[in-house]
Amino acid sequence: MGLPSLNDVIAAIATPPGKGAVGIVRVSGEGALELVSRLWKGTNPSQLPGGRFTYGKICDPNTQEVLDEALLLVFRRPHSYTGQDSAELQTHGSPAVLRRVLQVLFELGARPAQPGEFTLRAYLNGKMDLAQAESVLSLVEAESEAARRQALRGLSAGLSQKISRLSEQLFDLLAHIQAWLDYPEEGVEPAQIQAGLEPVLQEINRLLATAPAGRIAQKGARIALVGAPNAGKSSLLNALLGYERAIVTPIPGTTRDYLEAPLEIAGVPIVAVDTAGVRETHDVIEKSGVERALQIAQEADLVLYLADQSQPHPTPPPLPWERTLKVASKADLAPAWHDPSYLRVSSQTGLGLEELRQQIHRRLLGEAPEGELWISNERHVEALRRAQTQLQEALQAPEDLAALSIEQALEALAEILGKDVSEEVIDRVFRNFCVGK
Ligand SMILES: Nc1nc2c(c(=O)[nH]1)N(C=O)[C@@H](CNc1ccc(C(=O)N[C@@H](CCC(=O)O)C(=O)O)cc1)CN2
Ligand SMILES: Nc1nc2c(ncn2[C@@H]2O[C@H](COP(=O)(O)OP(=O)(O)OP(=O)(O)O)[C@@H](O)[C@H]2O)c(=O)[nH]1
Ligand SMILES: [Mg+2]
Repeated sequence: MGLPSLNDVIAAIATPPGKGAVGIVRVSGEGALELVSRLWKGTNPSQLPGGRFTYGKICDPNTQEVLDEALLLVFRRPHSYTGQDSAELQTHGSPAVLRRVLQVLFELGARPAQPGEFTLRAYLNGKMDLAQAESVLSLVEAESEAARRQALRGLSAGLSQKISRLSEQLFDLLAHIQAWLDYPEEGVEPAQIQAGLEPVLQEINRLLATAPAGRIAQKGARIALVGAPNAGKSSLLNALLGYERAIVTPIPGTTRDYLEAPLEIAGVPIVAVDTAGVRETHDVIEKSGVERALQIAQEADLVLYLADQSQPHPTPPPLPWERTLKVASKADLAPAWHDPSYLRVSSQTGLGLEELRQQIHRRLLGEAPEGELWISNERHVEALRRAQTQLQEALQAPEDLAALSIEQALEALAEILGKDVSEEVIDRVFRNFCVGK
């Protein structure tokens, strides 16, 4: 398809569809201010310095009809979001006003902006790199505190700086190896290659290790509640939610199909899934409920395995134990067994619930300190994995091949920042944006 032309004037509504207190129409490109001046009654925007706003009226230049009273924001290149001359018309937030203003801008020669095209221009004009542009998208989509924090870290160029630093280290190393290949008598020792590669590889490994937590911070997590019938799974779901979502009875086998409920733990959006109690059964309905429960556990980010502490310990079902938190339920009753690897919880008294929330949070996001950089974008994970593989190969290879592998690792790192990437990559990134961003 090819990237859209960079210089023509584009326009789009930047505020969400529907009524609002204020609505914004964005315009950007060569001649944007002259174009806007033709529908503006007030201080001529072509004469306004950048970074200013002015109050006036928006008029249809054909009929002189007043469309709205508005504020006009003027940005002059390169001091704008896109790096180009840009303007914002801030109108009353009526869909009728916004549509009409946009239509007049199109009649005056602006063209509709494609999804993400303002941010695409910011990237192409060097206002941000590709990883930052992706963070803009993540930030717009962030619906939880964890997702917002995560996206903002990316926006503030943390990742970009780290990748640039790693690349510089590799470039230095490459220069040494090349010198050694050309003039073996004055070059590096192979041991020095290893010493140069290892810290870079370690840092890449560390970044990749943050990917599961990064993904969860961004997209949230699924937690399955699993255990024998009557273990107290539905009661625990209700206790975590703070309202009676699931049916609870003393009859084993109450929950037959699974049930999902959204909640938030320490800013992370979570879908908790209550499942049918797992036991041997010939009841066809219950049997498929049990199969589903085990399947849901396999697919969950975290499993809570509940065992009733007031009853003899049941035989645990097959579960992904490395992702499972063991919970001894009904801790308010006299215990029939003790096992320190279980967290004691009572849905009835609330005992252990806060500790459970903390452990869930820790298991999902790990112990990574606040402010630490996390990878969450699949494209970044994939590129880092390629760099990791290449550098591991470089560690094993003779010098000339090591140089080749390092070059390929460098290419993978450059892709994260969007240096020398194909239009296809750019297209894939910006396709997910909304119009007006
Ligand atoms: N009304 C409005 N609010 C908004 C945006 C916008 O475009 N319009 N933004 C858009 O997403 C975000 C803010 N991001 C922005 C980033 C850079 C520039 C900008 O004009 N930068 C210039 C000047 C900087 C300065 O004056 O210090 C520059 O980088 O040179 C504007 C907005 C969020 N809020
Ligand atoms: N004393 C006490 N009773 C509990 C507690 N949690 C659950 N119960 C009781 O245990 C019984 C079963 O609770 P449920 O939450 O329905 O158990 P479940 O694991 O969902 O059971 P199924 O849906 O049949 O698999 C009910 O009578 C609850 O009142 C608890 O913390 N303390
Ligand atoms: Mg139940």
